[in-house]
Amino acid sequence: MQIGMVGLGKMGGNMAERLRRGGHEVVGYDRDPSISDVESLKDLVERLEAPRAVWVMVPAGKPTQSTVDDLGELLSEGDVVVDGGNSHYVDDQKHAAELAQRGIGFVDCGVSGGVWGLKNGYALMCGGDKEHVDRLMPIFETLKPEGEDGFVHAGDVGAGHFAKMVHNGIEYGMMQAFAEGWELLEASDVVKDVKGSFSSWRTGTVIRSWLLDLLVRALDDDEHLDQLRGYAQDSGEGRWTVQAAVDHAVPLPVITAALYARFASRQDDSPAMKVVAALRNQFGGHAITATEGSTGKGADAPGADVTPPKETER
Ligand SMILES: O=C(O)[C@H](O)[C@@H](O)[C@H](O)[C@H](O)COP(=O)(O)O
Repeated sequence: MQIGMVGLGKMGGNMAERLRRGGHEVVGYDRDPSISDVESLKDLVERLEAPRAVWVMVPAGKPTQSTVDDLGELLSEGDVVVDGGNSHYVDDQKHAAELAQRGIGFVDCGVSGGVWGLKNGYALMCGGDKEHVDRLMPIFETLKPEGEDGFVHAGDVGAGHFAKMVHNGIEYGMMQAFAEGWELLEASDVVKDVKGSFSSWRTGTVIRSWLLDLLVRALDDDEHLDQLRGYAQDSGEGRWTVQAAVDHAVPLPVITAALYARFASRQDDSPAMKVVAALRNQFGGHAITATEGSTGKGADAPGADVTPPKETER
């Protein structure tokens, strides 16, 4: 079928390519003229036959909002917009209501698979009216991985991105668990072949998974991850998962800790631990480490090593 794709970056560009390989006609628009098929969003809409389908694959937040606003002006009754970015589900409900006033349909679609999706297919989580989702099924069929799984019509508008949000919360927790296990193995002297251990776990174990495969791939390139800084950004979905958990009074200790670990990774020094150090010093006279000349090790811990202080030293 024919579809417009707005945003031809790492995700949108590869998705357009997978759709073309699957026999669909894709008209792509990107702000970068060197990769765009048309000069403007208006041109894209004019190139499509009604009833049109336009897939938006731009960053969540303002870029998605302004694209949906512009499409609202350009499209007509009976057309449908898909937001395939990592939008907050609350925004979906707003976008759907705005477009519905003009008779334009809206489907939110969480997309997982990253840069591997072109080859392996993209897992898709959709929200919206059955009528709109059914119309887009040929597109979803081509984008999704082969086999029975990899697609869900999760519910009404917002359900797709809600499902993707929770998927990403789980992703945070799983990544953090692998990270902590790796750090402990590296820090101890007991296991001599850390990379080999991770690699061996890929077969037969309870924790075999694609994330484990990817970690082994990263360790193959850089066994002790010396080339990387321990610094991790977050795009929003982990935060939204934790916020939704608070709204529903659902305890999410693992996912929350994984999110907070990313925040901590961005601090060169910890203001909170300065307070802890200051208070230990105030009530117990425990040594503190000055900013200048800091070794980064606990100055009053015995030998500044990694063992906890003995009872008598507390
Ligand atoms: O399923 C996926 O393909 C991923 O979850 C992907 O959608 C994710 O958004 C980014 O990889 C970064 O997310 P963070 O910046 O939040 O780690």
